[in-house]
Amino acid sequence: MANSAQTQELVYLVTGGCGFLGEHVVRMLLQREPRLRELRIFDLHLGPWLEELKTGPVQVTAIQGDVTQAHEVAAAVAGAHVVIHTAGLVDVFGKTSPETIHEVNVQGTQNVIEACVQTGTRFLIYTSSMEVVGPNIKGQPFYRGNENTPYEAVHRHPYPCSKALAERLVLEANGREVLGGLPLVTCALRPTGIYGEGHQIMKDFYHQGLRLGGRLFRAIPASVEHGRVYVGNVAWMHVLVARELEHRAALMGGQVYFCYDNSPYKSYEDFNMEFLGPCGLQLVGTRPLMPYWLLVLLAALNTLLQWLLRPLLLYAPLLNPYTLAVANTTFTVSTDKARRHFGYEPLFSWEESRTRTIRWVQTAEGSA
Ligand SMILES: NC(=O)C1=CN([C@@H]2O[C@H](COP(=O)(O)OP(=O)(O)OC[C@H]3O[C@@H](n4cnc5c(N)ncnc54)[C@H](O)[C@@H]3O)[C@@H](O)[C@H]2O)C=CC1
Ligand SMILES: C[C@@H](CO)CCC[C@@H](C)[C@H]1CC[C@H]2[C@@H]3[C@H](O)CC4=CC(=O)CC[C@]4(C)[C@H]3CC[C@]12C
Repeated sequence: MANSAQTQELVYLVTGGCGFLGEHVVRMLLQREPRLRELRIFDLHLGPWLEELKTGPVQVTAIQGDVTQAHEVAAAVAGAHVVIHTAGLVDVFGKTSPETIHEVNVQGTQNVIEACVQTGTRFLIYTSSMEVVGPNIKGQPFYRGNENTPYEAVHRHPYPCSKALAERLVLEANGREVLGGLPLVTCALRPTGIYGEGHQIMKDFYHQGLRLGGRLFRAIPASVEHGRVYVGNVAWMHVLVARELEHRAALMGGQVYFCYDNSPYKSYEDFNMEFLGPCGLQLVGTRPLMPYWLLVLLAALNTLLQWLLRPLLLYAPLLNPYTLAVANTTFTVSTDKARRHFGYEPLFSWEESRTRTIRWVQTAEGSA
């Protein structure tokens, strides 16, 4: 890769490149990876915004494809130097079956690994998730932990289960011989809850607040800390890892890194108010307005309703036993592993991340 670096010969593939995170990774690569010759964007659904990228100096190749189809993945990977695998089914609301989640997140990742091995691609970066660790089914807190903090990572929900399995596959594949005889170098990034421009759930909360006359009602105690990270910094960490993986293969290969920045430690709802407050919403209550047992009951009721209504319609509200447990369990990271291993520093300060997100919510309001 050293020679090609000087002659701008690198070919990158971003799977899920049209998703919330994927779009930021794509744009970040075009801005911050001068050695790029071709950027391939592989996604089930291609966005119209890709067209505007095709006029720049880097060849942008949009590939409509499905990670569950091994031959489509292999065709996209062939000839790429680096694969950034962000594609996945992010469903914690019961919209898709557990089998489909497994197929996309686990089998899809296996297909990406096999494609690298078969075609000779040496560098694979996987977007994992903090959910791989927790919160676990026991609701045990993880307070400002790092990659070595002991924690019982036990899950039942299909999403964290699938991410954990896929992460393991990626890490175990480190060192496998790829076509041409060289070893595959892999690593996994575990973002905390991502926010920023394009974050659909933030938009949903905003519209819910508008419908409720500019108010949201506190359901989670302010003392519960939920880890969050700005999407631009998540994208930046992916770009840095991709850049450094070859030169620091012995150190970084087979490693996991929490993906974090300087966003403040707050509850999920208080954190959202950092953006929704300046957009005119108010969070009512200094303490939860409902007793926790009632929330648990409502969450269980939602699960029952989802099951009953399934033959007629898809009922997938934000509140269910899993989302309640995640929102109501302290899970925050405090680590410098990424800084020590590959010099990561957040590209966007908290103030800039906040300003950009507020601006986006305000413009999203206009387009809603
Ligand atoms: N949103 C969050 O807070 C967090 C997300 N992550 C991970 O980051 C990655 C990206 O997540 P988001 O951008 O939030 O989700 P997203 O749903 O916005 O993006 C996922 C992309 O993958 C594509 N995709 C889904 N199934 C596919 C398939 N079968 N073949 C090809 N492409 C397919 C989708 O079309 C979409 O463009 C995921 O792997 C997710 O697990 C990790 C931590 C936090
Ligand atoms: C109880 C409700 C009262 O207002 C709030 C419910 C909010 C939930 C929908 C979200 C709370 C925490 C979120 C998850 C978290 O940020 C970690 C995640 C990581 C991922 O890899 C995927 C998304 C998610 C599971 C995220 C999903 C939405 C929440 C559960």
